[in-house]
Amino acid sequence: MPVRTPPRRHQRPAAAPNPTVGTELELEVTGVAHGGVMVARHEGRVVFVSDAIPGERVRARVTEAKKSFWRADTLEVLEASPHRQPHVWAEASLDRDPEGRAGGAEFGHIELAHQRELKRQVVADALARFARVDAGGLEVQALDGDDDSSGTGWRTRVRLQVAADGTVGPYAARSHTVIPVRSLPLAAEAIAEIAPLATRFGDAASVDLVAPSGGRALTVVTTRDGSRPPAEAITERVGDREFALDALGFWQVHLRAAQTLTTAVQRAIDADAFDPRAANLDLYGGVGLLAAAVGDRFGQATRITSVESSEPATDFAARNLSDWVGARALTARVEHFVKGLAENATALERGRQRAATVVLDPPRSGAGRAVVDELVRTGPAQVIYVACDPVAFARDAALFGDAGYGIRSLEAFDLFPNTHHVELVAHLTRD
Ligand SMILES: C[S@@+](CC[C@H](N)C(=O)[O-])C[C@H]1O[C@@H](n2cnc3c(N)ncnc32)[C@H](O)[C@@H]1O
Repeated sequence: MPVRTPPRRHQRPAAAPNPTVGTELELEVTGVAHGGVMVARHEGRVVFVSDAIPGERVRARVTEAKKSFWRADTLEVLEASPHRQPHVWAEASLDRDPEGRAGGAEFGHIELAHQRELKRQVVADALARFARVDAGGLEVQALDGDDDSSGTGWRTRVRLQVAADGTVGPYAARSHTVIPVRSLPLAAEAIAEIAPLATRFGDAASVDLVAPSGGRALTVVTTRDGSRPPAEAITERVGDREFALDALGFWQVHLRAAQTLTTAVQRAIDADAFDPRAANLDLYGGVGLLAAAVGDRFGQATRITSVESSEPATDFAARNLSDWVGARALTARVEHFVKGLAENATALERGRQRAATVVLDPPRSGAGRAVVDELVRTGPAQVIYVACDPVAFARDAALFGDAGYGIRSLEAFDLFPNTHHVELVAHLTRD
């Protein structure tokens, strides 16, 4: 008797192709959503549309059809927004079929001032929805020197992908198709100069281009088996200060982001609530940029512990913070570091924890409940939260809110022009 092998638990039967995918719709675009897409409705269902602007009527092709929402790509603009502009990157424009549009500049068809207004709406909506906070008066600020209208020439890090035939380029939006391009308009000049856009790379998987402020731009090729040349140390300058780090280690991407965040964090800290002898923390510290911002404002004796999961980054942080007698750098995952921090502290340490200023700069996923719960148990005097994802921030702000910490000030910066990303710096204290 033939025996049918039951499918393994993780093997799902192949889904039948959804007949809705590929259909074309006319859509009225009514709003902006998190993630660089706009909102429309079709027969009551939400459709997330790329390459559109609120107020437009577009013809779009459905690319994904889930029960609760669909996704669609704009093919043609039937009624254009007054805020539409020619795309800053020809290879990402509507002139191309959606599958052939370069990804990474998903707001490039929108005037810069209006991009900032849409980012403001996303932040305000996330804070209202998740944290019941009214951020109506917020403004998304241009960085000093970014007040021209193009929003180009700012990226100091670019990763190009390599296709099977060796050609290089960015991926198309939401896909792993490599799109050959003739230019990289968002890249800093030093990167544009070395970008090997016409080169064919045999065995490579990706090509990283890095333009540090303290030296020449460099290219790092990663092969298909994941190997790359030994990490090269580079130097980044922020004001008079120098930071050493690995060429591919984390660093703020915009030419002037590190300076902007340094001054924003310094401005956000309430000096009256700051105690240099407290158990001050720089969580998700990287190579020590924000610990240095705190030390530069409050002096060399400031006690601050920078916690970071990457060992090479922590080694560099220890070097970069060696001016400050009170600074130390620890390699640890933040969720492990904060676990039991309050419970295991002596009475003296508890006092220092309660007097602490905590700088929190997590990756896009946010800090999350495990970290926030343990942190609020230590009862810090103030938290400076640096966020690169408004929804993750709003969720964490809600957790802080439940523990009695409210947002006292909030600044938003356009650290990523022509993309949907936005950076926030918030000051939270106990009510
Ligand atoms: C947004 S970056 C901020 C770095 C630094 N504050 C700066 O501005 O240069 C986040 C950092 O957190 C680190 N990281 C990610 N997950 C972590 C975790 N669970 N615990 C500790 N560090 C983590 C990353 O390696 C990265 O350096």
